[in-house]
Amino acid sequence: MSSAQNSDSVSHLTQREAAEIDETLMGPLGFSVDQLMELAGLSVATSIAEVYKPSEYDRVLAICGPGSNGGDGLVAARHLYHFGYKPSVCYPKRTQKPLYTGLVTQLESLSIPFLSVEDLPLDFSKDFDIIVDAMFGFSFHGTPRPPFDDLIKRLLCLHGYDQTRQKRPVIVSVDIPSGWHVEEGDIGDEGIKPDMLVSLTAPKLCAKKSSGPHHFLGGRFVPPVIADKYKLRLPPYPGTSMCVRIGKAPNVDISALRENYISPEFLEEQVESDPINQFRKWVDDAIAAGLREPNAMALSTVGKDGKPSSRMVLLKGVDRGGFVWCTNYESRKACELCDNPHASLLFYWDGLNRQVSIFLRLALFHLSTLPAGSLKMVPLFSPSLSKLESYLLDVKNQTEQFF
Ligand SMILES: NC(=O)C1=CN([C@@H]2O[C@H](COP(=O)(O)OP(=O)(O)OC[C@H]3O[C@@H](n4cnc5c(N)ncnc54)[C@H](O)[C@@H]3O)[C@@H](O)[C@H]2O)[C@H](O)CC1
Ligand SMILES: [K+]
Repeated sequence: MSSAQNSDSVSHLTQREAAEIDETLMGPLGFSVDQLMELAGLSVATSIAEVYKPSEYDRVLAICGPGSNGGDGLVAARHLYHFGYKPSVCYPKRTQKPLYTGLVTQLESLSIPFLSVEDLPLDFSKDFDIIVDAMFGFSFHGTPRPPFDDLIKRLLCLHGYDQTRQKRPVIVSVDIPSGWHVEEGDIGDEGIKPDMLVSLTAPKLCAKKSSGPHHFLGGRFVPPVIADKYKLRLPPYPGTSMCVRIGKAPNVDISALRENYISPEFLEEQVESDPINQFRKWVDDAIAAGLREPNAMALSTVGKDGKPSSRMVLLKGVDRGGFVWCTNYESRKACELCDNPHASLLFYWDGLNRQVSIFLRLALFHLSTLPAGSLKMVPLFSPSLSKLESYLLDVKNQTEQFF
């Protein structure tokens, strides 16, 4: 996901403009509310997934209001479920229109729990990792009426945890932080302070006052005719993404970065006796899991000066005789291997929580048996290594002959 321009260079809409754009999209431009809501809710879910991984933040509570903002929350909850989160929904003022009853049925069919306000804990901090605030969007006026006034107060209580440094759920506001004035923002500085704001179509004026670490734009459906009419300056969406970050990503404390690795048990008796077979099995798993470049490996070599260097290369083949990869014979790695045939390979399969490290030495077979530009390396654990030793002869002489 690329970062977009800073929030000052992006257009902000008044309440009236936001409503007008909505009417134009759903009038002369032929969109249906269902369509726009689906795309809006998907944008919210993908923005959340960009920042808060389900491995750490899977317990989601979507608090949904009576209007379309609430509908966006219902759609987002469904997508989050399919992304691997465990959403619950609080939807106290249900709208009896087919679009909304349909969204509720879809969530019920996924066994997503619907919690009444009374069912909800007074303190959200222990039960949830993410609160999706989908109570009010750009049609909000005045001050929140029950039961949303109380729900907003419970969100406000969460800010108290910032002082105590205890973990609290993050708040993700859909389009407008609920309770804020759509244009003036957090009047009196007494409202909720979302950690993430997902603006839809274009940010509303209140977004200028949002100082949370994450601001995303979603609703990738604005046609040029609208963008031109309202002179909208919006960041381009990267690739096929449904969301784009506005402004800079926050500075991250590197020492605090830590994934919780949860993997199935791997017992000694499950390990193949032949390490090459074990390796092949794990490569197959990485391919089956759809990981990007499962054959990518870090190759570390050490030159004449004793200084190590590493780079990523692609494995081109593996068998009992060794590991094959390609190089320009004049490259730094090839020259270093010529001086010192020892090297190590590291495969890291993120997503499977697996890595394999292999120590090898360069073996040169008749190059005609390998594709042009290839080198073959023998793992040091290989039983054939001693036999190969005699075959390798003086590696240095050979390499000089071939490079
Ligand atoms: N084109 C787009 O950008 C799209 C945006 N979407 C989302 O739709 C909302 C706007 O939806 P709308 O139905 O017009 O209004 P709200 O959801 O903001 O809420 C209206 C709802 O709330 C009640 N209400 C208003 N003020 C109060 C109050 N003080 N206390 C209690 N209740 C209040 C009012 O009676 C209504 O029932 C936009 O922000 C986006 O999130 C679409 O999903 C896609 C297209
Ligand atoms: K909201």
